[in-house]
Amino acid sequence: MNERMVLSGSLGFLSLGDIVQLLGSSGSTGVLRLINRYAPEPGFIYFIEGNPINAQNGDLEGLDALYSLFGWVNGSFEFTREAIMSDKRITKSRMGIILEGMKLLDDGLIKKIGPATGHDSTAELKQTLSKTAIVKGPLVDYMYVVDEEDFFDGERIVEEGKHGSWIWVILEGVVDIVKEVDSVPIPIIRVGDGSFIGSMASFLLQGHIRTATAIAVGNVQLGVLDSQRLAQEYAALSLDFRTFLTSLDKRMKQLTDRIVEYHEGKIHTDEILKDTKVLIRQSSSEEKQLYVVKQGRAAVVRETKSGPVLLCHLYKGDFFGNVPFLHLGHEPEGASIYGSENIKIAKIEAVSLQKEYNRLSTTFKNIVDNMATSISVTADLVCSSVISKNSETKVTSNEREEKT
Ligand SMILES: Nc1ncnc2c1ncn2[C@@H]1O[C@@H]2COP(=O)(O)O[C@H]2[C@H]1O
Repeated sequence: MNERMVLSGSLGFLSLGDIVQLLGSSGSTGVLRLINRYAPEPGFIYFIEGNPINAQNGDLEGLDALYSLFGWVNGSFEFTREAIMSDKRITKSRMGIILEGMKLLDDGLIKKIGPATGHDSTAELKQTLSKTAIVKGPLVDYMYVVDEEDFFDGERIVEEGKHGSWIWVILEGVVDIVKEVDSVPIPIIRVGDGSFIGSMASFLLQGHIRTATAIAVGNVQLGVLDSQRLAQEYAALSLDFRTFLTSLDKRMKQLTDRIVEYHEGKIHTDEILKDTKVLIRQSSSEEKQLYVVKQGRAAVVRETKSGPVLLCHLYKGDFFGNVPFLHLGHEPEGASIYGSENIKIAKIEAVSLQKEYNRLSTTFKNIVDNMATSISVTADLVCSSVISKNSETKVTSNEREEKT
């Protein structure tokens, strides 16, 4: 890390007004650099003893440049302590600048820099994702890293709907995973060091289609994994273990889709549960068995204070039950299983799966563990988005009642 850099972060978290105030109260001298993926160049503000003395944004200089930077409501910032040689072009007081900048922004007199959709969805996205925890993976095992690639803030690493067979591990940095509906990004999850970009299907299927878009947040360094070696390791596994991994991968894909479907109000869990029977009841600690669906279908459902929330559908070949070597946060502790009336299931030996899991290479095991963590976190995100949507609906209907 740059030793002179004393403050850095996200503009979605600290606004420019907050940062100027902070640097003012600490009497700092140095350069504030702002980075926004929708601006071709960074913006700069020069401070002497806590007071902005000059700024630069493209062709703009001085106070005009500084005010224009209030429109950068997303992106990142870095402050480095250093001697300032710039001319003093700004004489207005610090507080005066903050108040005026915020007023101009509120009055719509400063252009907000973001995506060209009118609706500032990326700012919302960044704000939403910056509130969620970053899912990190285990320590990186370099044995399978064959190359390194750098991505810069806002660059797309993979794009939803496009073909791709690479899988990467994040060596350093943060990546947002988003789904795009009518060009509007729906935030899914934010992942960091040790997490993988590219699902297992990337190195297993010819012509795998990316399930989401991955966007670099700030500078990101990725390690390209040896897909061929991973595919060979997979091919040497037993059919049961391969089927188990494929089913795990399907759970993750479905959960990601579920966030979008709930967002669009497309899912009605009650209807899905009609004519089904409970096979595993949530929180049943005595359930220790692992099963496979042989016929019919089942649903993984979390019982929440807002009612049942559908997490995944299960079909022939999918597993359910207690997985002793992975924490998925689903059944039996974190979800129930409902089966269709015609369902047929069989028991699977979790012990033999566990033995195979223990023999996996470190990288392969890390991929599986990371997938389990993503499944667990995404399920929580699905439920919290349903709960907050339901409470919003309640507030609106209460407001309506109060008005009538
Ligand atoms: N719910 C999720 N949690 C973590 N990563 C995800 C999630 N959904 C999609 N991704 C990642 O985004 C990637 C998009 O391309 P892939 O489908 O190859 O692989 C996907 C995963 O690596």
